[in-house]
Amino acid sequence: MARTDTPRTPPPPAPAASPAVLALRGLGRSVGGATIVDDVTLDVREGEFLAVIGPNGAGKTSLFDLISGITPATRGTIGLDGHDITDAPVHARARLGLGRTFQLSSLWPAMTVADHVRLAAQAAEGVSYRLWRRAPRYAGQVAHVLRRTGLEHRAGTPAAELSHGGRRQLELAVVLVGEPRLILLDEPMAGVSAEDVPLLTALIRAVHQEERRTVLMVEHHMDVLLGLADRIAVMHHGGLLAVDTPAAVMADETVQQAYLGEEL
Ligand SMILES: Nc1ncnc2c1ncn2[C@@H]1O[C@H](COP(=O)(O)OP(=O)(O)OP(=O)(O)O)[C@@H](O)[C@H]1O
Repeated sequence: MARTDTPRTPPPPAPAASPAVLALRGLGRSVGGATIVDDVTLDVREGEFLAVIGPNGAGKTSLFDLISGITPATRGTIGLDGHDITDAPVHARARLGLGRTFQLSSLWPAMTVADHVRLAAQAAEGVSYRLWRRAPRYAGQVAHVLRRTGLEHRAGTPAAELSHGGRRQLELAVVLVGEPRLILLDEPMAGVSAEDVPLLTALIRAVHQEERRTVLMVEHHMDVLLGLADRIAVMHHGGLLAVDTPAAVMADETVQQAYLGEEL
């Protein structure tokens, strides 16, 4: 017989939105008297593709430097997957799943494509760069990443002989070998020829949609971003001017004024 005094079971909670992988709270950096990043508060959700745009000097790369630990914050906090990483060194952030590419190429010209990826695989395991291991144990991992990034036919090519697009593919391969959950891409299309842009865009889309990684990307090519981004964050004078869907950002008059005639 059913008990009448049993307390009613509360209804299940509404499904929560995906948790924030990255949580920035009042994040800032001042150098001398200048504020380079100003009071940035932002949540990036699991699986989200967030583009970061803004006029030259708006603070986009400086924000990436703070998130990846290249430079220290002077205010605020950074949370990664629930961990406070505000004061964590670069390698600790990488171990927690954060990977980053740079605006300027960070490759060794004479080193082959495969050796770049092998060295990155070794570094991702915490083995020093100085203990260069040609161990076959990385071969499968390297081949897999080269296949994913369309570089399998360039394994023996020195980085200097790659096109700009090929170098960007390699930079992505170097980051992906560490299997990061959150990837920061700083202007991946910079210097890339128009014919290489679609391939690189497709690669970044696959990293986000097929591999289900969370992506933050600084990029000036709006046409590229419009096909990739779930939301766009607009920076201006170090702060966040707007964070919204691509359509809403494009229609925002404050954003258009911030560009002062520059093409958005
Ligand atoms: N170490 C530093 N000392 C002083 N000023 C700096 C330092 N690093 C960056 N800045 C300044 O901070 C501002 C933001 O620079 P940042 O490179 O982050 O901008 P950005 O939005 O990435 O620009 P761009 O689109 O041109 O790459 C610029 O005015 C820059 O000169």
